[in-house]
Amino acid sequence: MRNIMTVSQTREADRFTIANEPVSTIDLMERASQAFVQKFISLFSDQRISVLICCGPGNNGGDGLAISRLLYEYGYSNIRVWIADFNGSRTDDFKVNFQRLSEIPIHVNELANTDNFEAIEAAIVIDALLGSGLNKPLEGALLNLVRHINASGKQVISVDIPSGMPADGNIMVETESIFARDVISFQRPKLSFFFPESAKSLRYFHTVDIGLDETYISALKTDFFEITEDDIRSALIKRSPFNHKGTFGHCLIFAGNINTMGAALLSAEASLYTGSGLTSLCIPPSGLSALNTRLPEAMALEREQLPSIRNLEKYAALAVGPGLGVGEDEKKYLRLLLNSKITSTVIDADALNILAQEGELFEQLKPGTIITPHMKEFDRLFGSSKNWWERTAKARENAVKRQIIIVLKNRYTFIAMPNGKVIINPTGNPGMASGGMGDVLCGMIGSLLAQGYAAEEAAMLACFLHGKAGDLLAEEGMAVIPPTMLIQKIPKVIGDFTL
Ligand SMILES: NC(=O)C1=CN([C@@H]2O[C@H](COP(=O)(O)OP(=O)(O)OC[C@H]3O[C@@H](n4cnc5c(N)ncnc54)[C@H](O)[C@@H]3O)[C@@H](O)[C@H]2O)[C@@H](O)CC1
Ligand SMILES: Nc1ncnc2c1ncn2[C@@H]1O[C@H](COP(=O)(O)OP(=O)(O)O)[C@@H](O)[C@H]1O
Ligand SMILES: [K+]
Repeated sequence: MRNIMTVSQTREADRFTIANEPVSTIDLMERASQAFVQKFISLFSDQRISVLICCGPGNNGGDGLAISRLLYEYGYSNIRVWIADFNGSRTDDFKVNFQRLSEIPIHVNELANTDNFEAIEAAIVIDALLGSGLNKPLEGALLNLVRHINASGKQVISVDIPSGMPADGNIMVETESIFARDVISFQRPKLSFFFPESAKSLRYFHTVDIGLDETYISALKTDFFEITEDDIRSALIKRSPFNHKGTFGHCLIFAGNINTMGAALLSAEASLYTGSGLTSLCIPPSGLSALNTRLPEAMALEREQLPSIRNLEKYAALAVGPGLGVGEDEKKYLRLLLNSKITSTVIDADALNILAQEGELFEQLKPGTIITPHMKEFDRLFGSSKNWWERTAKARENAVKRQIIIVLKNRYTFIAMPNGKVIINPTGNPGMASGGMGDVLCGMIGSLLAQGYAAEEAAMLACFLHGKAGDLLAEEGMAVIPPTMLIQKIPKVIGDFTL
């Protein structure tokens, strides 16, 4: 896991590195600027491109000045610098870099505190106005300059963070900032990049290593972690020669209704392709011929038979909800299943909507149960929130209080764990925004639970592999990814991490 630092933890890591490496602050700024420039060159290799670098008075602006000099040294000669210092408080390292820049022939314009900025001619703007030192919303001339840059329609590349954007996740709807196509961020992504409200501030982010002390950083106590490929490689268990279908568990899926049988089939197919030894699908009788035609590997269990089954615990895991409906029969059977001896459960879609209506059933969830709401389902369960920061706080609070795992789905899915940590899944892409994708995830989680993975691991693995399968298809040129196609990719993704 890669822990995500807050701004104050980043400052601690800076201080620790400066004192213990040791390295001077000006040399650290040079290193950060070098790392930025290397990434910039990989994005824009044509040295004839015109670049305007906008620098504030703090260390973010100091980076901007160093970047201007370094780009010039790398052969980018069409460079102009604007300095937006509207209150006169320049940091020491800014001043050193200002002096260094004066020794090379780059046009520097110190902007007046005005509303009338000249038109931006350059093709690219590097935004080094404000970084993680932001301590209040933008206002006055600086806000006007940010609006002027945004209105120019030029490609903006931000240094560390888009100027005006808060770093630690609590982004209000009304917050104004630079809109950057790319952000090149130092050492770690900012927590805010994972929150949906960041979409108005940036499109892509890249993280560059500036040599802060990693041993120190990884020991910092943080609330948010990002899943890495190494986590997946070490968590996934390789198959052994004498394994048999019994090794990989039996997953029972309770899903589907007359008009939503497809959801049940998608979950069952995802369970099969994720590797459960056996998959049974409990659907209404009208779905049986579809199941037998589409998925010969799966077994059917008729709804009406449920109450007569004595040994439900033969199912190693239960996945409930996709396309289920919220009628009285569904409620009755859901109650029966959640009160059964099956201990590993994932609850999705309509089963969550039933829980939102049946408070006492929700209160009784067994510890270790996984719920997988998207935003609307989450708000039905826990009430509306004014932004994603508040929603995430509720997810953490409830995961701890109820000792359950809450998979709050989005571009970056947040997995709130019973220990209060939030695990962020980085994989996935907009091609996956199509109906049925969540049904696939639910089937994958059920399958991994059936195979014996602990609930925390099953949630983490399923989210990562689900998104990764989508990413492989996107790399193959698929702009739109139908869920059935994603399912076909799951065995290959598992193979990539285990074979
Ligand atoms: N050792 C370090 O701390 C390093 C810092 N680096 C850079 O330094 C940046 C942080 O620098 P600073 O802490 O100097 O802060 P910034 O450069 O982000 O901001 C400068 C100053 O602007 C003022 N300010 C905050 N919000 C404002 C607003 N809305 N309107 C007007 N003024 C406002 C603050 O007083 C702040 O100190 C990072 O984002 C990164 O780019 C890098 O050079 C790497 C090393
Ligand atoms: N833009 C996106 N980027 C990454 N993942 C996405 C995106 N859109 C959707 N997904 C993923 O697809 C799934 C959609 O789930 P959900 O909304 O429950 O779908 P459905 O109800 O149609 O099955 C989630 O796992 C989500 O993370
Ligand atoms: K910036």
